[in-house]
Amino acid sequence: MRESILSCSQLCSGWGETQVLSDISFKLDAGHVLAILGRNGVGKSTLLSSVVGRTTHKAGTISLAGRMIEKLPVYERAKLGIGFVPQEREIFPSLSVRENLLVAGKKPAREGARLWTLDRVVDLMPRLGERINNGGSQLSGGEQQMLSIGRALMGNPSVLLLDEPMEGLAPVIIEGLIQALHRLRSEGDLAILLVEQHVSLALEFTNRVIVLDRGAIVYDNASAEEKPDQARLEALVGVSEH
Ligand SMILES: Nc1ncnc2c1ncn2[C@@H]1O[C@H](COP(=O)(O)OP(=O)(O)OP(=O)(O)O)[C@@H](O)[C@H]1O
Repeated sequence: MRESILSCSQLCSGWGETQVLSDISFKLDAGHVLAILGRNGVGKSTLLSSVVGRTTHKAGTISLAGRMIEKLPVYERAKLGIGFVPQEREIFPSLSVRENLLVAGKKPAREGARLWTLDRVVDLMPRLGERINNGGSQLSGGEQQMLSIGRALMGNPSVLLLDEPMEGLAPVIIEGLIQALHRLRSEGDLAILLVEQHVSLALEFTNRVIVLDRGAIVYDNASAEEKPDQARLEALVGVSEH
C-alpha cells in the first residue's frame, strides 16, 4: 500500500501551557485534498500551525513522507516539503510580486517533482502576471492571497496547507482561486490540507473531510470511502452559505 505523504496520529498540541487539540489522527495522500471544517475557534488554524511547527507539541506524532517531524523546527519542516498559506497571508509589502515569488524559491524535498517557476505560478494565476512589477502593498486582498499561494508553491512543497483561502474575497476572485485549486489538485502530485468554514465550498474540492469541535475530531470522512453527509456536516459546522 502507498504510504501517506502526511499523517497525524493522536496529536495533542496547543499554545504554551494551553492545550487546544486532542487526539487528532488522519492520513493524507499525494494528489488528495483533505478539508478541515468547523466553527470559529475550534482549533482549525491551530491544527495547520501544528503541522507547520508553530505550536507547542504535547503528544502524538506527525509524519511527513515517512519521517517524524513533530519535534522539528519550522524551517526544517518547510525544507522537508510543508508549504503554508496562513490566514494573514504573510507577503512582503515592500517587494514586488516578482521579488516576493523569487525569494520564496526552494529546492523540492522529493526527487522527480515538476518544479515551480515564476512562469508556472503566473500560468496558474494569470492575475499575478498582470501585477508582476507591482509592490505587495499595492495588491488587493485577493491578489495578496494569490501571491501567498504562489510563494508557498515556489517552495516546491509536497503538502500545501491553506487556511481559509477564500475568506473575505470578492466572488470573481473566489472563482479564479477555485479554478487554480482544481488545477493544482488535478496535477496530482501535491497533497492539500484546506481549512474551510463553508461546507459547500469544501465539497467542491473533496469528499475527504474532518470536522473539529473544541479541538477534537467529531466527524471523520478522511478516507472518503463514501460521500459525506452534507446536511449533517452543515449542522455540525453551522455555516452553509458563502
Ligand atoms: N497564536 C496563538 N496564540 C495563542 N492562542 C491561540 C493562537 N492561535 C489560536 N489560539 C487559540 O487557540 C484556540 C483555537 O483557535 P484557532 O484559531 O485554531 O481556531 P479556528 O477554528 O481556526 O478559528 P477561526 O475560524 O476563527 O480561525 C482559540 O482559543 C484561540 O484563542
